[in-house]
Amino acid sequence: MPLILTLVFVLREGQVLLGLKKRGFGQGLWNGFGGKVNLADGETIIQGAVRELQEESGLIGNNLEKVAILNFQFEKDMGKYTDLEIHVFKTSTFEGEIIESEEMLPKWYNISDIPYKEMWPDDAIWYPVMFAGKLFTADIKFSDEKTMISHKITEVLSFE
Ligand SMILES: Nc1ncnc2c1[nH]c(=O)n2[C@H]1C[C@H](O)[C@@H](COP(=O)(O)OP(=O)(O)OP(=O)(O)O)O1
Repeated sequence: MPLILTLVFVLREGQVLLGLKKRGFGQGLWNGFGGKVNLADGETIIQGAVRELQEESGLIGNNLEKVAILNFQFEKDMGKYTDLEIHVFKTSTFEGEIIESEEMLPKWYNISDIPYKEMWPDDAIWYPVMFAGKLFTADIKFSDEKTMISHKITEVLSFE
């Protein structure tokens, strides 16, 4: 069974809110906001996405739209992170004040100026597909935490 994770992108007028991960898996990389879904407590994926966005950025996201499901496999044993299923959402409607959390330092970036060199290597492959408004699944393989060895993106019409 893969580990189920979420990733949320907050958008406004040509910009996206990213967070610098301060600890844990992906430390030192810019990313959207998200984390593990508490399935054992009955939390749904969308509830997990809204909760993680608020915990990590201070924002309450409304009308989250699913844009992608990313399937990751690592050849190296990464413990619980070896096999991942990441549900990706975007929203342009949100409330609240942006705060720095103990996990993330938020910052708005122009979509034309995303710091891909300081991000997971797969992000440069699929962010442009997301920003083009496509829905898609992706199958991505890493040999270890730094080295992507293959990727395949498949556009879909919906996730129903
Ligand atoms: N390769 C890649 N590209 C883009 N985004 C990600 C990856 N791998 C990833 O894991 N992610 C995303 C998916 C999640 O949003 C985070 C990782 O979540 P994590 O910080 O482990 O989950 P939390 O539940 O917040 O962690 P703790 O609070 O338990 O430390 O990165």
